[in-house]
Amino acid sequence: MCGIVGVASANPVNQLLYDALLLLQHRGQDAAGIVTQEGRKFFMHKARGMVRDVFRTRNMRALPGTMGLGQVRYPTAGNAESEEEAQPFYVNAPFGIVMVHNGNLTNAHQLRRELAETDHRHTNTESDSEVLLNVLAHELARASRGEPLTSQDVFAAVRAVHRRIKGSYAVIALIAGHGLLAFRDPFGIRPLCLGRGADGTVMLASESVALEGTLHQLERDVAPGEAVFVHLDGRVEAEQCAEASQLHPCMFEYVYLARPDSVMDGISVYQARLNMGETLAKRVISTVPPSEIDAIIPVPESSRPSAMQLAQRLGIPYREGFVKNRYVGRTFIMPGQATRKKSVRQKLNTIGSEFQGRRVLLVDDSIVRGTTSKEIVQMARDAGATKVYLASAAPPVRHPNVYGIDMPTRGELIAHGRSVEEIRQWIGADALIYQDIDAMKQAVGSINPRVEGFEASCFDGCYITGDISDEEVTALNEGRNRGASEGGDEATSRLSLPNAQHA
Ligand SMILES: O=P(O)(O)OC[C@H]1O[C@H](OP(=O)(O)OP(=O)(O)O)[C@H](O)[C@@H]1O
Ligand SMILES: NC(=O)CC[C@H](N)C(=O)O
Ligand SMILES: [Mg+2]
Repeated sequence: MCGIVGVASANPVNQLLYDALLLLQHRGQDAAGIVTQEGRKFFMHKARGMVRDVFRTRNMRALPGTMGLGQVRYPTAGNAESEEEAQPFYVNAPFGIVMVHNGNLTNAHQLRRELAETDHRHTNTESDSEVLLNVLAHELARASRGEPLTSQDVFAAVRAVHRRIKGSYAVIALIAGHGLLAFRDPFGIRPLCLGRGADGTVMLASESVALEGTLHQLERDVAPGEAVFVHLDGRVEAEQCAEASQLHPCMFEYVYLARPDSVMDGISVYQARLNMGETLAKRVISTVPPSEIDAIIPVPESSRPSAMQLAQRLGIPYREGFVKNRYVGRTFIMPGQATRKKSVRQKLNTIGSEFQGRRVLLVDDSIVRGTTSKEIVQMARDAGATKVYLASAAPPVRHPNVYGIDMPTRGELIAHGRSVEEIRQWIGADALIYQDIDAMKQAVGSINPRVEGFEASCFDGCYITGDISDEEVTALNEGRNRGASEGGDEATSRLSLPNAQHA
């Protein structure tokens, strides 16, 4: 995931873009960037780091104009440490285009070859987003055939892009002197919504919280496969550009990625998490008698709604036992296992009195690499808990995610190739309870029956855009590993897992 935003307004947009990116910061902490357009000229500032660190007053002053876009990056392709791969990306022909992307292309390797050999376009980074921009640029040039660009040309280009690229993508692009383009992949895997401000400003963003928090009204989600084009005068045109489309949003957005105050594809993230707590309660009852649990303690931050609902359902006190240092970011989206591991201790500290002599059920939203779980179970024991049970509001994460969430290799996943009992032993809990996959889909899907299904491949191994072979997963990771300077400690941490069956 990454967070993306685009705005078309009658007023300057630099501060608005900055504010929206701050509201999307939880979606990407590695790099941030903004481009604005004044006349036909683009102004760009991007760098590695969090929004507050990347943009100083002088950078903000250098972003004039009434249209623009921005991104916060959480790298899932290419090189996490490359400043060049921070977004937006720019190409000068045709017209001049800048683009931001949330998602991951699964055929970026093949496209990179096609771009070089057939389209004669050069890409200079390992980023799949740069590939996507060049495909879009090539198709825009083809659709406009050297004539003035019309919105029909833009939609024709998006249709061609849909035919060529595979994977997940929510995209916002500025075409110099023409307007703002946004489109979403034919399965709607990554989120994108549209809204308006009282002054007529049109805003597109990954999550509704970016709209609400900047006083814009959410109008609707961009449909899977749909393209939206905002002209320079603010007129909005939209067209379905995919040959076939179905709404299958990413389940992990509801589990962890999105903010609970966002509504995505008609599903309140908060309600989704409450519902997951409700169904998790049934699983807990069948494993540990509620009479043997003294307190239910969430693992801050994302698990709180599920833990609260679970506690209410079981009639067990909900207590806060871990305090989160709010100045440490989200650990799951940090690159590098050593950083993540160190950050869990820095981030969470126990309130001793909540554990002393108690049998506690810790609740997390998900267990991915197991970094958090192993640490917090030990911390609960160190604080005096007599029994430490652990429940996950999501099912075991057993398969790599290839759609923009950093769970790239099977070997990194604590649940891959292990039974629940083996995972329990590794984590060191007295009992381990996981959500059931079908129950979770039902619990979240029931909030909006128009959602046709979920992209839940990390749980069920079904890849909605077509099967992904092990070779493809390896190819997807190639560029990343080359760039990751922390690859060494990733490897060490994987080797230290007991009985890991590397696929
Ligand atoms: O099994 P792991 O590999 O440790 O990953 C799972 C953990 O990571 C996330 O927390 P994170 O600290 O990123 O963010 P949060 O504060 O939103 O919960 C998630 O909520 C789990 O706690
Ligand atoms: N998480 C994302 O959406 C990442 C976008 C893109 N694949 C990148 O790595 O920059
Ligand atoms: Mg967490």
